[in-house]
Amino acid sequence: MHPNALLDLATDLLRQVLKLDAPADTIVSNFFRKHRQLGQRERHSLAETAYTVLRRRLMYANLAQSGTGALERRLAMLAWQGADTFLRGALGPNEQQWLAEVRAISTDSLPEKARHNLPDWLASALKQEVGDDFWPLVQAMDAAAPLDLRVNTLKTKRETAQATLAEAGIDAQPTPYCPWGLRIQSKPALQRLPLFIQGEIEVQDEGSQLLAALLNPKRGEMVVDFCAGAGGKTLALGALMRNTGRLYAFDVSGHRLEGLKPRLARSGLSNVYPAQIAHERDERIKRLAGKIDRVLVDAPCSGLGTLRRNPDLKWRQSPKALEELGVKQAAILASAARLVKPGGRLVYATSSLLTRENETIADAFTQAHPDFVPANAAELLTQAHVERADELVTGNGHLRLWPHRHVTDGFFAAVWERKS
Ligand SMILES: C[S@@+](CC[C@H](N)C(=O)[O-])C[C@H]1O[C@@H](n2cnc3c(N)ncnc32)[C@H](O)[C@@H]1O
Repeated sequence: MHPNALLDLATDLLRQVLKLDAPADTIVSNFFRKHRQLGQRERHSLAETAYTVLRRRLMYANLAQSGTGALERRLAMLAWQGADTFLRGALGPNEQQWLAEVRAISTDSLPEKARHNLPDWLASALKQEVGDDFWPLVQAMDAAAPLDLRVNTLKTKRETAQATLAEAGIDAQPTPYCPWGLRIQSKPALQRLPLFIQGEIEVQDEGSQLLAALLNPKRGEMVVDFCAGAGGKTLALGALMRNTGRLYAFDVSGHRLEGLKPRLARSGLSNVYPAQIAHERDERIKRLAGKIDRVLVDAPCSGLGTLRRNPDLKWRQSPKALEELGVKQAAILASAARLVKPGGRLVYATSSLLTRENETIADAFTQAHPDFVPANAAELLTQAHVERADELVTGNGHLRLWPHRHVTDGFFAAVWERKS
């Protein structure tokens, strides 16, 4: 495709993505469905350019104040993720000169907002969360995430999967904490590898894998993944159960649960029972009350821990949305807790970085439920063979993962054991 035609498409894609009225990944995949002629490399340039603008929106908006023509075209030029020579092929002499001038501006001279690229409310909340670590956190969230894999230990061993990947020319290293994870620094296409097709590996951030380790379900147990979605954690739990017992995957979204089906088929698991529930107080929940050994609540949340992958979330979330989420999180946790049998384990998790979605919800639950005793996540993770678990856990015994400290998405988890 001619460079200018591709830059026009990037401009068009940015116009759609920057409306912020739908998740960026949905907009990007709909866009590619409409433009089937695009090759792999062109798609990569367009998607990465859009994501780069979302990551550094305020910086590029500041730089793009000069120049002429459509704003989105200027943003696309500034954020272009493709060969520079290719981009230059799309630009007239004035645009070339403008681009050279703005590229020469030192970003250190820009206002703070244009350097951290966060809305005000989120910048102040994160400063409160991490203090001096604010800028390292900003930097870590600005970088693309590595590609983490979970090895399906029901089918293979980590070393075997690593060796098979090496044979395919893919360098994968063991994840630092999780005993079944592999990390790849590049972005190879995995979908056509026999290893993937046969369900021996799944793409999953190490942080998510650690949540399954924290629940650590055993053979023959009754387990509930209360907010299972497309089942990323369900699959990890089913493998830990060695395909025995019963694992219920609940979610209010039938559409999300549909996404679990092909993954389940690949995984070789037959102990998983997906079920759509109407809400957290569904009849089905009542019938199982007090019968479940381990319950995971991977609650709906702001997702602000996943900004490396979903940079649009920082522009699409708001303090008002967080307020509504808080009410929902507390209600789901209280309802899911009723499932846990005496002696059983409950985990509440989010992929949020904010206390109000994490400790605040967990502490209120502890206060209101004296029969649930908070447990120390470091001890439980160590029992699950997680390396250096104390690096992952706060003084209050909660799991707290940070992109700048642990090179995972941001995650929180609190654990309780129900009194016998
Ligand atoms: C963080 S996502 C889950 C991700 C999933 N566990 C995974 O590992 O891929 C939260 C999920 O909670 C679901 N949800 C929202 N409200 C719910 C409710 N009242 N009861 C159960 N699930 C709910 C959403 O549909 C969404 O799939």
